[in-house]
Amino acid sequence: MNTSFAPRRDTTPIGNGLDGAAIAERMMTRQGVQKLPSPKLDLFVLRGFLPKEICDVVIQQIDAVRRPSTISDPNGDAAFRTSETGDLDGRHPLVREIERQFTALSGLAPEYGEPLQGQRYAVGQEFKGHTDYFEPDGVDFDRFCSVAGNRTWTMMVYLNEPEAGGATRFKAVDKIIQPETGKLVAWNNRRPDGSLNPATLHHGMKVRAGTKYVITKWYRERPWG
Ligand SMILES: O=C(O)CCC(=O)C(=O)O
Ligand SMILES: [Fe+2]
Repeated sequence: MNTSFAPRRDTTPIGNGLDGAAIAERMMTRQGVQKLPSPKLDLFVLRGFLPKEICDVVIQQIDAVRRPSTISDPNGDAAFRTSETGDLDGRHPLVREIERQFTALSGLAPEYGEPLQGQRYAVGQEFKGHTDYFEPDGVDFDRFCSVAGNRTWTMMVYLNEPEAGGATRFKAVDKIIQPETGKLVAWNNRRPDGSLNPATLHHGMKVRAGTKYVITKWYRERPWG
């Protein structure tokens, strides 16, 4: 007799993610979610979050609109983020479905989410070590955070597998995550007390062969737009 089954799941939204424990608890009710065993950082991985057919369509959508990626608080290193970015159309049914899936998984309420973004890395391109939250003393803080506040959680999905390179490295917790089609990585940019967590520092490492595509969705303290 097969006695394994997915726990009964509540998929109603919880909120903006500042109650990180509630989001983490919700995520752990989904079968297959793995939590990084670290007291420094709440990070979760779910393989097969998106089917390949959906990933392929999103890749086409990114390719249709991609432009050079930008950074906030430029640090003088022109090679800091060399990828391309594609803003996805939030009215497209597929994009809406992916956003619903993020909420169903995590409880992160859609109104706190930034528009879904795609990133494309060609050979040699990378996004060097950074945190996804904005530095409160950075020159760009007000420009990016005056309305919706700073970021809370990050949800990222690999849409394909480059032939070599392109892993995401979380140096502070000594974790390297390999791109895999449809694999989701989610993390809380805050500590349990809500303060910004520098242990979320991560590096989208150079692609060595092939091309890498990801989508990212960031959630904020206050509703977005
Ligand atoms: O591409 C990656 O592996 C990381 C992307 C990332 O960190 C970002 O877009 O903020
Ligand atoms: Fe990032």
